[in-house]
This record gives sequence, C-alpha cells and structure tokens, in this order.
Amino acid sequence: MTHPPRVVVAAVALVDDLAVPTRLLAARRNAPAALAGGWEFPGGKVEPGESPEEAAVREAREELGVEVELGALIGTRPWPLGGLHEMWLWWAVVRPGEPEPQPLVGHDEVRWLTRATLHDVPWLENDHAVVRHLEDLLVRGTDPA
Ligand SMILES: Nc1nc2c([nH]c(=O)n2[C@H]2C[C@H](O)[C@@H](COP(=O)(O)OP(=O)(O)OP(=O)(O)O)O2)c(=O)[nH]1
Repeated sequence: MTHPPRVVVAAVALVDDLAVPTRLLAARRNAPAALAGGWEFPGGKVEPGESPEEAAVREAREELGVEVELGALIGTRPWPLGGLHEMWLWWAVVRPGEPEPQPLVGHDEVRWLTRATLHDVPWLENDHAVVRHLEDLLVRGTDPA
C-alpha cells in the first residue's frame, strides 16, 4: 500500500550563536485548538515554487518579524512529524541590527531556552525527538539566577 507524501515543513532553531549555541528560541502556538499552547520551532509549510531554505527564512520573517541567517541543517534527513508532515530544521541566527523576535503570527509567546531549561515548556509531541537531539548540541550556557 502506498502512502501520500508527507507535507514538507521548514523551520528554524534560532540560537544566539551558530558556532556556540547556548540559547534556543521556542514559540507557543495559538492555533489550531488541537495544537494551541504547544511549543514549537518557528516555521511552516513550504509553498509551491519555494525552496525549503526560502520557506524557513520567510516564515521567520512573517512569524517573528526578523531577518535570519541560516546555518547548517539539523540532522541528515527531515524529522517526521506524525504521519502527515516532515520538518527540515536549520540552525539560524537573527541578523545584526534586527529587533528581538516577537510572536507576531501563529504564536502568542516566544521564549529563549537554555540546555537547562529546554524541557520547561510543553513542546509539541512531534518535536520531542528533535528537542532531545538538540539538548546534546546546545552548549551549557549560564542561566540567570
Ligand atoms: N512550524 C512548525 N510546525 C510544526 C512543528 N512541529 C509540528 O508538529 N508541526 C506541525 C504543525 C502543523 O501541523 C505543521 C506546520 O504547519 P503550520 O500551520 O505551522 O504551517 P503554515 O505556517 O504554513 O500554516 P498554514 O498557512 O498552512 O495555516 O507542522 C514545529 O516545530 N514547527
């Protein structure tokens, strides 16, 4: 039996520094109801005629109001998100001179997490594998007391 191809989602693991990432931006979804309140990586579906990289940059602009620079892809293949979607995820940083990321569209809060606080928010179920993967890659930064 064949299955329809998964919908491709492009997203960013926005960090403070590509070489030495110590904090990661998580965003809390405000819709749809089934996902609202869950934390995720800013991103969304790749549109026709767009590369996944272009989609990741566009979604960061639309959702957070910032221009980002992409780093390396995280993992060697897309991360499965349940049976319907798969997610390409890039390291990324906010470009110099840009404002702080804001929850403009799709989210009602954004929060910088460190390795120590990475699991303090309820990540979407489908993101648990990639979040565990990132835990090993985030450098232990100093948390505010
Ligand atoms: N952006 C993003 N989506 C995720 C993550 N984890 C996860 O399961 N998803 C799911 C939720 C959605 O079903 C799908 C992404 O769709 P979306 O609703 O964010 O896409 P979009 O911005 O293009 O929205 P729309 O215009 O189609 O409504 O992937 C994640 O970490 N980031």
